[in-house]
Amino acid sequence: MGEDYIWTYTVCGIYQATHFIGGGSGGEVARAFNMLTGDEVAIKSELLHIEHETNHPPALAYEAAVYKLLRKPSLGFPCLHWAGKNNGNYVLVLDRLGPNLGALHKFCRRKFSMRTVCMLAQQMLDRIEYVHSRGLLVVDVKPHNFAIGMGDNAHIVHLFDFGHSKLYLDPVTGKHVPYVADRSATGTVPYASVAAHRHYELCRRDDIEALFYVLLEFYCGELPWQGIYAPSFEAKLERTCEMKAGRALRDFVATECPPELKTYYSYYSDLEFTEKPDYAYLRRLFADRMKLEGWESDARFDWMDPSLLEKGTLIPEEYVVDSRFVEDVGVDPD
Ligand SMILES: Nc1ncnc2c1ncn2[C@@H]1O[C@H](COP(=O)(O)OP(=O)(O)OP(=O)(O)O)[C@@H](O)[C@H]1O
Repeated sequence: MGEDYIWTYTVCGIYQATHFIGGGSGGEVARAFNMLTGDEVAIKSELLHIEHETNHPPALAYEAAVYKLLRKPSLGFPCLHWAGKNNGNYVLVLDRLGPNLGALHKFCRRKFSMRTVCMLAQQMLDRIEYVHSRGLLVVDVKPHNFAIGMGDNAHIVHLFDFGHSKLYLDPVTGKHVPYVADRSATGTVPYASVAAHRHYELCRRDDIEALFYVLLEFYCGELPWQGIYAPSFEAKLERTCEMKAGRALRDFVATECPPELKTYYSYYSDLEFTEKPDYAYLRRLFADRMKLEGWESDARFDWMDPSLLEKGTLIPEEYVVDSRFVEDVGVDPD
């Protein structure tokens, strides 16, 4: 469904929803603004009748608790303005973000340049490191859960959607959760770690592994297990897990990947269950490549300048203005 679908309602008499943005398993998201300040926000809402039918607390109340735990006062995470019940829905009011990286990747014909991959990887690692520093795992690391900011923040990659996040440190003892082998499956199939496929307890390594699949997709356009045939969904899951854990991925990395992704791959493969990843080391891989190539870290991503892309973007041709035909009409200051 497009963004122009009009959807109006108010929250707390302050936030006015105007358009439907999108929806997933966690709720529906609307574009909105604060009627007192004019600030743009997004409203994520979940119908509460589900709560009464199943006796589960609303999933968005859990996500609100995660946002509070993140307590992020600075860049890279949307600020939670309000959370609570409103007209039969549980509602989160968040900073409004721009397009997500899944949409931007598609917009760039499903291939980012290595320069864009390097810039994104450093920011994405930074966000994941922050979540881990709060004792939490992201769990659902995927392109659609990272979005650029609006306006002046268009160069900042934000991490959002913490509906699947979970604690890996015991809040009382501060100890790492123990290894357990029969957890329910979590994450989004193409990016889920091998441990998530096998229903093992997750750890920081699994977020780092999921980010590797995201970067691989950004660079290569498609993951080796996307589009494979299997007679059933279960068989496809099984085959995907086998490919990630075995030779299929190893060979793919060896033949298709730049050295930075090769090193990233061998690094996370050796991480232990309770080991803290060396985020700075991983960021340095991409920063060093940029330095080597003489690429400036100016946050000019592929989607901002189609000329940086071999095949251009998917912007319809009628919107692309050829500068030769633009007259300098001059603007009268009066
Ligand atoms: N703060 C925001 N500002 C702008 N767009 C947003 C915001 N939060 C979510 N969206 C958009 O709304 C859609 C659904 O968001 P979100 O991923 O939070 O929902 P979900 O139900 O948890 O999804 P999923 O099933 O993928 O977990 C996505 O397209 C996302 O880009």
